[in-house]
Order: sequence, then C-alpha cells, then structure tokens
Amino acid sequence: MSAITLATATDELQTTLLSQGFVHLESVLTPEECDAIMAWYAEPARFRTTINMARYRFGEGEYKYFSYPLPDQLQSLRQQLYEMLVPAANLWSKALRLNLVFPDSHSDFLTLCHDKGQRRPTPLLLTYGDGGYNTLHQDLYGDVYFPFQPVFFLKQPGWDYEGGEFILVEQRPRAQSRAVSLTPKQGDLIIFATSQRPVMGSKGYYRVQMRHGVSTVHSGHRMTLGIPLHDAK
Ligand SMILES: O=C(O)CCC(=O)C(=O)O
Ligand SMILES: [Fe+2]
Repeated sequence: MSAITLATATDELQTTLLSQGFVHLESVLTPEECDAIMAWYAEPARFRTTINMARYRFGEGEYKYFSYPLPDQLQSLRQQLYEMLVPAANLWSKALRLNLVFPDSHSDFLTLCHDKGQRRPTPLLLTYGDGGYNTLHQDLYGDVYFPFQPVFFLKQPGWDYEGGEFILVEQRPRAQSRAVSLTPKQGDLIIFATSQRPVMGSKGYYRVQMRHGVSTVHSGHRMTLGIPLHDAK
C-alpha cells in the first residue's frame, strides 16, 4: 500500500462539524487500501490487545488495539487527520472552555498525553459478524482527549453486510436523546465529536454530550478502523 494522502480541511468541513457534530467524507480510501488494512487483522504482531466485546458487555464483536510503532500508513493517516482537525479543535476548545491549546503537531499533542500517563496507542480494528453490535459509548482514556475522532469504514454495506449502521446520539441539557443513523460506504470516513460538542444558544455556547455505537449487524461481516488521536492510560 502506498502512502495515503488526505485532502486538507476546508472551511466547509469545519462549518459542518460545528453545525452537526460530525462530518461524512466519501471515498477517502480505495477498496484496495481497505483490503490491505483489513489484512492486518490476521497479523498478531501488529496488536497489543484483543477485546472480546461480549466479555465486557460492550456489545458483540471483537476489536484489536494496534501496538507502537503503528504501521507506516496508519501513522501517517493519524498525523494527517490531526493536522487537518487541529484548527477546528482549537475553536471547539474555546467554545467548550476546555482550557487546552492543541499544538500544531500530533507528536507534541502525544507528549501532552504521555505527561498525563496516557502512553498506550488507541487506533484499533473492529470486526462484527451476524448479530454484532457496539453499545453507545465514548472513547475517553484519561484526562486528555482530542475533541474529534475519525473512523474508516472498510466493508461495503448492502454487499458485505446488512444492518450495522453507525449511530450517533446527542444529549442536550433538559431534552430527550436524539439519534442520527449513518450507513457509510467502503472507504468512507466519519469524523465525529469524541465527547461533547458546542451548540450556540441564547447565552453563548452550551455543551451537548455525544455518544456513538453500532446497531445490530443482521448478516455478514462488518469492519472498521478507529483512529482516536489521543493515547490511553
Ligand atoms: O465500528 C464502528 O463503526 C464503531 C467504531 C468505534 O466505536 C470507534 O471507532 O471508536
Ligand atoms: Fe468508539
């Protein structure tokens, strides 16, 4: 697999992130790139831990956390995603009063994580078979987190699997939860709010909690590549 180059972020991407808490970018990876990434799953030396989701009542399915050093293409993607998102992250940091300035380079941000004892890599490959699902959650692994989280869709819905929508649920203060259901195609990228998103109200920005998960896979095999940009305790 050759180097994967992401387009630089547009103002439109930032506006969309701010207005809906996520953005859907189509065909970022080719089917060949998706296949090459999925083939890593069978190579134990690439991973530090395997999680059986049912054992922790996280859902039904399995995922593996990569170990450091990450595969070159993944390392490069993670850096590019960080650089693409850092201006929006600093806007959000102000709006959410997170009291954190995100540095320009990903390696400097990882130093902030490491200083807080968050030294373990978080990128992961997730797999779901018939009946698989992922309960609503947030991926916070310590005090430091990046406000956006990317996930790549590696299989083709309607062909490789049925069901298994990507679900985002937002919880506004004093309101019932609202869900958005997405069915990205193979090679698509979703960038979503890791924890909270700012929404403009009459007294300035307020915080809306976001959680994500996966609805039941009715048949077939679904696979994703999650790339949290913060490290874990
Ligand atoms: O498989 C999915 O779509 C969910 C992935 C996920 O939870 C993550 O990337 O953090
Ligand atoms: Fe997640």
